[in-house]
Amino acid sequence: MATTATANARHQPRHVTHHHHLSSRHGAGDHEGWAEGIASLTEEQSATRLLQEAHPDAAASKAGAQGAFCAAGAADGGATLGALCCEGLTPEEERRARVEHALRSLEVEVGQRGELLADLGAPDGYGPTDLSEAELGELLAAVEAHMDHCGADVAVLRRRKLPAPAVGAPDRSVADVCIRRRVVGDRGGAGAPLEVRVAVIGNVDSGKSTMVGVLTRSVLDDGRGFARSKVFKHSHEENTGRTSSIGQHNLCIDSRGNILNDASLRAGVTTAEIARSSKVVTLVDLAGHEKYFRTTCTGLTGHLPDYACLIVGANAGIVGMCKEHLGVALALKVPAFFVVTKIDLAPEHVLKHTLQTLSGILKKPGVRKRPFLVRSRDDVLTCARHMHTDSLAPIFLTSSVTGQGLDLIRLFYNLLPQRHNWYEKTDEAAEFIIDEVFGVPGVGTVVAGTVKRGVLTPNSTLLLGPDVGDGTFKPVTVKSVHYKRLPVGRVVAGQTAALALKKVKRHQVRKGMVLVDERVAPKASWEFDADIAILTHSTTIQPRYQAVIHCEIVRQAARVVAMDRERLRSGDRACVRFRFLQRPEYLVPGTRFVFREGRTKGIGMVVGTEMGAPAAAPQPVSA
Ligand SMILES: Nc1nc2c(ncn2[C@@H]2O[C@H](COP(=O)(O)OP(=O)(O)OP(=O)(O)O)[C@@H](O)[C@H]2O)c(=O)[nH]1
Repeated sequence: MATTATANARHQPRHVTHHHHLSSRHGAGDHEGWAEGIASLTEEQSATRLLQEAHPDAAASKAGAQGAFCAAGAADGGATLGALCCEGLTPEEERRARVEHALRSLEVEVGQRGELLADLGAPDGYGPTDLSEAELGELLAAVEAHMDHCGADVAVLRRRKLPAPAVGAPDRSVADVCIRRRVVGDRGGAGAPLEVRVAVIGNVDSGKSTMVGVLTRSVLDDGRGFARSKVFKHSHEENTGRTSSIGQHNLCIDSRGNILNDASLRAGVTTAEIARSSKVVTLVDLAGHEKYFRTTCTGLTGHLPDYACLIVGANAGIVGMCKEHLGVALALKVPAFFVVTKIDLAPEHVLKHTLQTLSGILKKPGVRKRPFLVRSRDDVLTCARHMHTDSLAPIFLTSSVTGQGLDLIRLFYNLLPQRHNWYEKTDEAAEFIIDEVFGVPGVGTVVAGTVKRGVLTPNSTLLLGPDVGDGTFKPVTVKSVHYKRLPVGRVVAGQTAALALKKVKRHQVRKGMVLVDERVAPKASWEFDADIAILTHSTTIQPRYQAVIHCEIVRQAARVVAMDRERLRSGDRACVRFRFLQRPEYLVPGTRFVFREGRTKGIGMVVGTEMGAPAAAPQPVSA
């Protein structure tokens, strides 16, 4: 113990003295009870109750929550444009002012985000309220004309009536619309499609690759692996029927919400379809088998998904790695939705049991999600609007063989907004995280990854590092930029890209390196301090404990060299200092990560690095 104490003293994390628990300041307190919630499945609840609960009162809370969404939207618009003051105006002047304000707000927001789900005519929405059907028609026409002028299309998702404000007064008409920017000629301009990334997770054989194949190839499955054979990357995957790598597949959607994927095309899309899309949903197909859990973790952390889609086989239920995958998504705060598939195979009582179990898990204290069975287009709209809040858990019922439920899933993908306000990051110094490296004959070294901040253009000069050998960052110039295999003039925060680099050898680059703006003055760190929580484990954790850290694209073993308590057990939280075993890495404080070692799993958040410290070889902790 004495030696541990000495080691602790030597490597005392900076904030250990005043930080004895994982503080909610870092949001880690949210995970309280998580392990317990996922581990015990005793809560009994009938599927019928789930349906009833999800629906009737969902209507009430739906309305409330929608109000909140619209209020936020309107507030955004208001904040951008300034509040609308109608004092002293005649009713007609006020109506015109409100229409004008709505048009400007929509223009700004669609310009920033690329698309917007909006309520027209609702109290917390856009435009004047208390509209008759004819007045709503006029408002819609004005919005369509204005947005058309701005280069965007308006799809009316539904028209509905709000109850009259007073007895005898007429009903008020409201429309839900999706406004999306059209493609513009120059793909590198503001018209580059917006991208939403969805990590597809779930147990082995639950039907993940099949669902991805069915959606992106626009085919139905035969129940014997037809659809998945279209998305496998390696021949051994074809032979075993198991996904082992991370496959990315594109669902291309135009400005009016039409899906452009075509069964006659091998990959479902070619660059021509991508060039015609206003929005691309990237489905990241991850392996379900336990053996590939680290690849799955990399997919969930390194590919910066907006959402996770957890696929559950209706017959098999919540088995195997399903809870583990959900746990990682929850830990990383990636909002999840659920697809219970193969419903063609499941007898009613089995399906009910699967739904009961799933809803039981979702309602556990550590998970705290509201299960919501999606049965109609209206439900899809409600869910798409509230996914970013990360409290609603939509559940879809599908069959990749009969096609049941796929229309709702397609509509959901069409409406699913980006989770992050990426446009707020385009002015920041550029950062690109590399998840794949290729040597392309005639082109040279090409790195693929995600733009985390800023804008990248051909001829930008950035720092590449940490170097494989000495952990330093070296300037490199970007030769060309591709977005989904299309050459483009620029890529912005939130998009994936492939960059050809000038005068860089293939062996000088590895996954986990970054390209950053030199103004950031990046430094690699051997050690970092983190707030961590243990989710599941069989042993206690103490100094010298080793685990593999998955932090965005970084994946490396690290050892605990100091902690603010002597040992950690399941559910405990602590502040620790990790030291990488092989090389220093570039980590940004505030980033969430997962770590695992055998069956032990934990989550954490980087709170500090030793930026600036020389990259020296790691010193073993004295035993
Ligand atoms: N009857 C029926 N069979 C399905 C359905 N979805 C998938 N299958 C079949 O289930 C089997 C497993 O599907 P996969 O898509 O390979 O499962 P997976 O989850 O991707 O598995 P891993 O990639 O190994 O993690 C295949 O034979 C599919 O044809 C469905 O909705 N109905």
